[in-house]
Amino acid sequence: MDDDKLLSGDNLDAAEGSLEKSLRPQTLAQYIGQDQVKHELGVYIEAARKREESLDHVLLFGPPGLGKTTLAMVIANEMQVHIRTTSGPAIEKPGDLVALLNELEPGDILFIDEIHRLPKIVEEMLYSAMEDFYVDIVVGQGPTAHPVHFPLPPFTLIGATTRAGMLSAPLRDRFGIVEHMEYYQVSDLEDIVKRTADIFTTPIKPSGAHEIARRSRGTPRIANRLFKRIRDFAEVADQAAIDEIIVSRSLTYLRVDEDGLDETDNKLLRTMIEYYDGGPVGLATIAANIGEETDTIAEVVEPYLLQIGFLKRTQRGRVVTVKGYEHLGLAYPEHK
Ligand SMILES: Nc1ncnc2c1ncn2[C@@H]1O[C@H](COP(=O)(O)OP(=O)(O)OP(=O)(O)O)[C@@H](O)[C@H]1O
Ligand SMILES: [Mg+2]
Repeated sequence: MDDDKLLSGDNLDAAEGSLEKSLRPQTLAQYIGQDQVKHELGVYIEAARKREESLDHVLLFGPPGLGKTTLAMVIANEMQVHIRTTSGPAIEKPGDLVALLNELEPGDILFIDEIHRLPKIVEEMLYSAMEDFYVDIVVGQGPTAHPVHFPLPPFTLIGATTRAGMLSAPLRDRFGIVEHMEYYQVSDLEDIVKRTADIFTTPIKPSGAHEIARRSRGTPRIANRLFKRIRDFAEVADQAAIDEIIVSRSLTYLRVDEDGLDETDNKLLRTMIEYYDGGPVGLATIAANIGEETDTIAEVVEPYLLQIGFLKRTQRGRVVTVKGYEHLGLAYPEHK
């Protein structure tokens, strides 16, 4: 009976969960890539610690899966303070924010993911909290209602967002430290894959790590996800170590192409070419045509295609480039 229990899905999931946690680097030194961001943060953290002050508020910009949440936790660890994590849509009303702020000790970090999705009324309350460490709240109802000045301990707000343009100027201006996260270089992703393989105690050849890295859309989360699936394929095939060949074979099953693009990426390019002569065409039109949310296209799909030069942004909309046509094995139209 006990053996059965040990092997039940729940327990396996729990074991996976703790491995998952150990995938997150704990210190800046363990955090791979993003050298510019790491260097700057290292300086600000050291300075704040020397002065025994809280770190200035930090805003992290960048596409999903690049390690913003991980970095926020690393910062907390390096500052040796507690971190409370939440997200914009989870804070529905001012009272929710006050409850979170109320639990902070001096120097603590409040991490708000998807900060561009905070309700306006909550965002406005954050202004005084960030700038002067107080909030004004209204206590009581009707004729007995009165404002109460509620002082806060000095704290650090870390905000993360995938949409630079969606943040209001007053909020953006209150962050002393603004960091842009870039897609990772292949060499950095190779190191991330090797580290992950190490944690999972799975042998991997350099050629295997390179091939996963090259086809992960510059994104650690994707690299880790692909690694886990490929590890399954290798295990079933009784393959001792993950190499380039098993990676290629697995990625064919997973419908990840030679350049690391998935079905949505390719569908987008193909639709733009077949129905709109390669553009220019607007985001919303593309989204409607391929049955995706406009937000997903803007935050996940398009940024990488722009980065690798398959798409170009123009005044009148998005355009597929020569490289984009070539990727699909199509000739670039002469009239363009
Ligand atoms: N620099 C890094 N070194 C090693 N592993 C990393 C690094 N950055 C991210 N990872 C791994 O990638 C995964 C995704 O990271 P994380 O959840 O921090 O991304 P995110 O930017 O917060 O994404 P989202 O915007 O979707 O919330 C995690 O499993 C983490 O372990
Ligand atoms: Mg995150």
